Amino acid sequence: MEAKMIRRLVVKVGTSSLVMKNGRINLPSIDRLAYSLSALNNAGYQVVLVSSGAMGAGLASLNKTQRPAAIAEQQALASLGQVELMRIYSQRFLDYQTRIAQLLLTRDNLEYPLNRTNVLNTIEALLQQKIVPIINENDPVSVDELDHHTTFSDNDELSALVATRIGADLLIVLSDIDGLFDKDPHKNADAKLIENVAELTPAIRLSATGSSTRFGTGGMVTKLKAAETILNADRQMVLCNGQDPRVILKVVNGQPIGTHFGRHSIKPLATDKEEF
Ligand SMILES: Nc1ncnc2c1ncn2[C@@H]1O[C@H](COP(=O)(O)OP(=O)(O)O)[C@@H](O)[C@H]1O
Ligand SMILES: N[C@@H](CCC(=O)OP(=O)(O)O)C(=O)O
Repeated sequence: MEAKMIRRLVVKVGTSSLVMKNGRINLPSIDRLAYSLSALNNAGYQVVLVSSGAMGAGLASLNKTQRPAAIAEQQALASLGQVELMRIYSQRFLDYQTRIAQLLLTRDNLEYPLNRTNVLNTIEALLQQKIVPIINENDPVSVDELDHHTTFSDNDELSALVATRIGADLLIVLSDIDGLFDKDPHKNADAKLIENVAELTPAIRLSATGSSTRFGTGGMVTKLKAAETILNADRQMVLCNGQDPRVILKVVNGQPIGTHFGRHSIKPLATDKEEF
């Protein structure tokens, strides 16, 4: 496998990596995420974060654990939680001298050419200034209306779309699971990790099912959709466990962790800095 140098990367972090099982925000995890992305940013990588967690942060700030059933209430919760989430990110990244910016996107924003150009120009301008864009779906406006297709089924899909649109070399998807297995490990004790996927075969597609955890939404199905987008663009994606987000540094250094999707291998950016 030919090694390809990584300079621009997108990291997607799911609710399960940001909120603990008891519903409280996982501050140590967010701190390690801020540390890792700041270290990469300092070393010359261009980093974009796609972060879920608005609803989780909303629930935590209201001291609740159950998502409301009504869409409008979920949207209100996301708009409340997004502020809290960004407050925490802003604080933690500043501890590592890194500035962040927020983009809340709908599918239309990346599909309609004029909107897309504006979004991509904004991201470019931020990256040129070494500011880390933090992206989430714009939940309060993401409803199906008229002929607009404004929703993403999940942030996994959004992260893959962003990664391919900005020409990222690598997408790292942090999950609550070690990677793609030949069947759902939460339901099958003998499930085996698949280390490399160069092509999405029917057997691989069959292995993926929905989420079986309380906080996750898309399960492995949306992660494979993301992988498909990445493979079609001939880029690389790594799906791994986000329990300790410092794993990002190991992935970027080319260590074999989780499931690697792609037809190339990862070559770290040659920097004069020490290895992480
Ligand atoms: N083949 C598979 N390999 C790994 N996980 C799988 C598979 N099929 C289904 N899953 C489920 O997908 C879950 C991960 O997705 P999800 O719950 O949406 O997490 P996240 O919050 O990280 O996005 C796993 O915890 C697992 O239960
Ligand atoms: N936009 C929503 C998250 C949607 C989503 O994809 O969640 P997850 O499966 O945890 O990555 C939020 O911020 O709560």
